[in-house]
Amino acid sequence: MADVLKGNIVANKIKEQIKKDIQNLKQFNKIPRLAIVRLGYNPGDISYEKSIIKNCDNVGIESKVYEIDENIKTEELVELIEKLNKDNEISGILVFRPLPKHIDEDVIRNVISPKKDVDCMHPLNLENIFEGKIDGFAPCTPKAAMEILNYYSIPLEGKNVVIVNRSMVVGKPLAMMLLEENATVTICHSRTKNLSEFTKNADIVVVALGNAKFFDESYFTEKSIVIDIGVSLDENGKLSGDVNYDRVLSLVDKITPVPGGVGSVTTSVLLRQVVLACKNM
Ligand SMILES: Nc1nc(=O)c2c([nH]1)NC[C@@H]1CN(c3ccc(C(=O)N[C@@H](CCC(=O)O)C(=O)O)cc3)C=[N+]21
Repeated sequence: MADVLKGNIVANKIKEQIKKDIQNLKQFNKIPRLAIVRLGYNPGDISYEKSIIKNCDNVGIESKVYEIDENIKTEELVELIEKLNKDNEISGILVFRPLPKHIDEDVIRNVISPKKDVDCMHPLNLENIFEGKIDGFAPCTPKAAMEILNYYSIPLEGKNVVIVNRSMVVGKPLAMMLLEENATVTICHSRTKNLSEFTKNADIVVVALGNAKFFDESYFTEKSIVIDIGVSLDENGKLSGDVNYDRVLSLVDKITPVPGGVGSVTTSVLLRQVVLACKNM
């Protein structure tokens, strides 16, 4: 039976520190505030949003959701973000991604103020991640995966890590963070041939496809450490990871569950970065 790497414990530890930091900020009359920009009703976005609102209330961060029609033009979204940039009441801005296809994400990335960029989408902040600098904002999801590996003392130096995701939100920044810890990193994606040969030969497999229960036991061995970043709905409308958890649990060495795994830590990492943004205002 695999060890289950629960995210809740890791998230709680981060939240305790956040509460202390928020108490300190009060002395300077500073309250952290997060603006969440959501276009449409993507299940991953909704799930994340619920978790963010609940946890913000819990630690003392104010949050406000800007629910926007998904047919909005790029220029109109730019206007909204510029307004939020100027608003001194707002410490951090989170724009859910991926954005609808007609929106030019490259324009949006460049508009968001680097000082309020709590999910690290601006090129200036991302560059720090690619340079191996760790003091500023990081993309919350890959940072959460790193927090879990660190909390459970999983060695990374010289280990073979296979990531199945090549996005700028997950795969690419995660690869940079793992390289910083001296792991050997392979990024796989939809065109990779013989995917299971890569995953079976890895010490650690990180998956983020958004394809419920895609990875069954044929992708792993009894030595596999599996980090499941996928969030989607299964055939019964239940929140599910990319891994067929029930079938894989008895085979692998360690695994993160969904829900209760990386997602819960992602939320805490985001809140920590909202507090950081507030401190730096
Ligand atoms: N710019 C951007 N950055 C993201 O990091 C990002 C995004 N856009 N768009 C959507 C996806 C999805 N995502 C989740 C994070 C946490 C939970 C989470 O906390 N889930 C809880 C369960 C909550 C529930 O029960 O619904 C858990 O896994 O335990 C879910 C989903 C971040 N994403």
